[in-house]
Amino acid sequence: MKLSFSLLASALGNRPRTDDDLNTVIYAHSMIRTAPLTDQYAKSLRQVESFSLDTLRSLEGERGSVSAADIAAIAKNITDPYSTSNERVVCASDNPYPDFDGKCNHPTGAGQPLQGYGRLLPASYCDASGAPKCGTDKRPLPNPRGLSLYLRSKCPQSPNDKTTHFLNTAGQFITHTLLQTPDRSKDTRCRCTLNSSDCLKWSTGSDPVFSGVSCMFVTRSAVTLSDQDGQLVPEQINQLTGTIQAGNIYGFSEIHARSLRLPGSPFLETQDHTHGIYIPSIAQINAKDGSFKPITDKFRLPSGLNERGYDPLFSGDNRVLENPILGSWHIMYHRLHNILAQEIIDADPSLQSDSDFVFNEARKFNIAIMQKMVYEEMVPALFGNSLDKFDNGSLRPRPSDFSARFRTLLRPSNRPINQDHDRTGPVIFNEFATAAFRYGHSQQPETIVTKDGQYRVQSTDDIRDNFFDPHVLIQQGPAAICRGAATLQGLSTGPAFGDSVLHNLFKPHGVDFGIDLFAINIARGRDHGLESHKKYLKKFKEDPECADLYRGWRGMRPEWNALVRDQYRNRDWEVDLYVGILMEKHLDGAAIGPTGACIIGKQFKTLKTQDRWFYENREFWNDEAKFDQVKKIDLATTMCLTLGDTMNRVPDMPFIADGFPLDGKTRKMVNCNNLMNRLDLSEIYGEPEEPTSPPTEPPTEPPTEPPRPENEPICDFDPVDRVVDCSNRGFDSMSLELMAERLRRTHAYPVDVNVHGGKERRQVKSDAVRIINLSGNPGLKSSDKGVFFLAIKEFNFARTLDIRNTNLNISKDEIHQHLPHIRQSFV
Ligand code: HEM
Repeated sequence: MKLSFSLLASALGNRPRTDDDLNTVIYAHSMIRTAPLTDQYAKSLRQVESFSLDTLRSLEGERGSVSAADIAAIAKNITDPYSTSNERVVCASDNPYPDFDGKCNHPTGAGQPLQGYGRLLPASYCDASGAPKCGTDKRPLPNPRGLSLYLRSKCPQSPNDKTTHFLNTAGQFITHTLLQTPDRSKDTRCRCTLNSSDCLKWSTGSDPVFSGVSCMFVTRSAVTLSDQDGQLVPEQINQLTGTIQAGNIYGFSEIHARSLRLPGSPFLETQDHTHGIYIPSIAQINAKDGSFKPITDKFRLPSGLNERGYDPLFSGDNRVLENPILGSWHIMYHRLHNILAQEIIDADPSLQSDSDFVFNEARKFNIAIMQKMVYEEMVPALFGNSLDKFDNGSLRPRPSDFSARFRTLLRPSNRPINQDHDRTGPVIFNEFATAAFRYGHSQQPETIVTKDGQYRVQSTDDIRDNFFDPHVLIQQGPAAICRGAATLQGLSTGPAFGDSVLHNLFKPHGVDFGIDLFAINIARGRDHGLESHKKYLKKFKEDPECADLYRGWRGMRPEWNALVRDQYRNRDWEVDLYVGILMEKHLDGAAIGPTGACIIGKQFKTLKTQDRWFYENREFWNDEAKFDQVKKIDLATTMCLTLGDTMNRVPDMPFIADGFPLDGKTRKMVNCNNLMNRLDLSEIYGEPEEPTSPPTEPPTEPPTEPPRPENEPICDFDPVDRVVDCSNRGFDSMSLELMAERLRRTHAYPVDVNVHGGKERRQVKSDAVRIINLSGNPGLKSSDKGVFFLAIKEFNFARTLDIRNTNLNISKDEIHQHLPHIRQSFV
């Protein structure tokens, strides 16, 4: 078999793998794991790593004699470079902009680089010093490569019929603003002949593809220490902020952001390239200031992958060129920054002199637009029609069943919300980083297809030849790449990976194989001591946020029993979390099964509720006009705004496969002309217009209302005042009455219509329909319970209803019982 592969390889002109090729693969893998940290953070990382490993070693046999909490606190202190530097950190509560490195997100340091990951279940290493997970009888778990080949041979691949490849790559793009786990010390260079506790290797001796290669390995992840119920355990570390602050565009430190910014200007550096404005090259940044070199060095591409020798491109995250679609996402949001900055200046040219203000405002808009894409398009597309099954639909961006019936009448949750003041700060769960969100690896297709402005296929290239290679991005351009990704579907999530990542990850040019990403993911889960799939399944079935995901679920794939028998010695309690997640049948309409969905749901809920800089928080803007502006920009609009002249039409739901119904809606093509005017900052930053004197003659025609932009909802809902406001939207009193009547009849809850303008302080606008708690009493009464519940459910305002100052007669316990998820709101 091996012979025939090498014969085939030489027939194709390929050559056997050499040491240089191995170095290419190792270099590419280490790029993925090495963030461009500042000196300070890099030093803290190395310090905490040696402190943690030394401590674990020196505590052998002495466990229990030290306070795990105290030692974990020391480790935490080391990971905060500000704790040891002379730099005094001042965190103004009214600071209008997030820090690049996330400092001041939370007093505990949450949201800053080098935080340890959180866990949904305690770590389960093979021994107390953190050896990779093994079987409960201490025997090794199945060979990772053996598992990946077995699953590929037993499980049929199926095409993804629900979502496009664009959704998949959005997941990767967002991963790269959230997290990057570092390898252990640079001093150890793992190889097949080395036995080191810093390396995790597995045999590929008789592998049908990896001819002449005896093993595969990963360098183990760096760790800090955490206190796990009084036990000191290793915990992996995030080099990024663990928040969606567009760090992948601006970098995760002041100096990185400075390197990307055009000096003295609100704009980001760019270069004119083959298809318009691109992100800058590292040569360009180095020429500007040599002190940026330590950062740009982390973007150098391995010549065995970038065989044509293109100048590497530069951005906020050094994985930017891992594949050409990812690079296109970077270009989109990079360009968007400059478009936003230009809009602000156009609105008020005098702002040109305040470049910091314009830069910061544009960045903040960009962050908000990226977050909106995640919560209103990416998460809903991933969960499909099962979104309501997670935590009572708390991640749903619009009212659930109510929306389906009244989508045309009521606007979704689009008023700012009040964040809990007792939040504990953002955290990334290890299970999310190391298992659930790697679901995307299993969806990789074999090719990158680009399309021209008419959506005709323009080019097709193998993914295997384009890892860390800018070629397709430069030849075809980001617009054609995005059009291709948004209209093509890859594989459905599952245990049978495509060849592009199963055998050919980081395949050097001219060689016939690379490495196996599935095997790496399995090994990584063990390196991080993730508990088994079965333990999570059991826990989540009882979890209030996730139990619903398992109701009516169709169970594991048909190959499950054979897998457990053939690979895990009939011990289903030992199946790796990642393997188990991929073996679950998908939830209805979703791209994953319940265990993956539970972890992903918990992660995005945590990011939403715990990040100081979540864009829907009232304090994010303290300005509803800006909030409203963000709410108008969806991904289709971002594509139209950023992808240049050839972008005339876009799918209105770029993540949803053609013909697949999401919440009863299927995608259609829309004209960019109808979307681009959704971005209008002239009123927000411009001078208010002088009132014009009334015309001398009355106009002959009554002024017609400008057409409402597509999908613009008709009414606003104010969660604090509990008022639905349809004023100034062309409603007359009769239609308001009719709408109220429909609400009364279909939902049987009290609806009060005040079409003449109320005297009440809360009722600020005339022509408002108040639908909740209407008897003139702003407090909730016991009899209002049903109403209140309905409102929460339908408007999904669980976290925003401010009922602290009301005459609440319902006992708190009663409310907790019904709404455990709003417990935090009661102070
Ligand atoms: C061509 C596409 C992709 C390639 C080649 C790729 C490659 C990789 C590699 C090599 C790693 C490091 C593995 C390790 O050593 O543990 C990784 C990590 C990861 N990938 Fe991907 N990936 C791709 C797409 C995606 C997508 C689409 C998603 C999500 C939807 C994703 C999510 C992740 C996550 C969450 C991690 C963990 C990051 C960390 O802990 O640092 N990746 N990927």
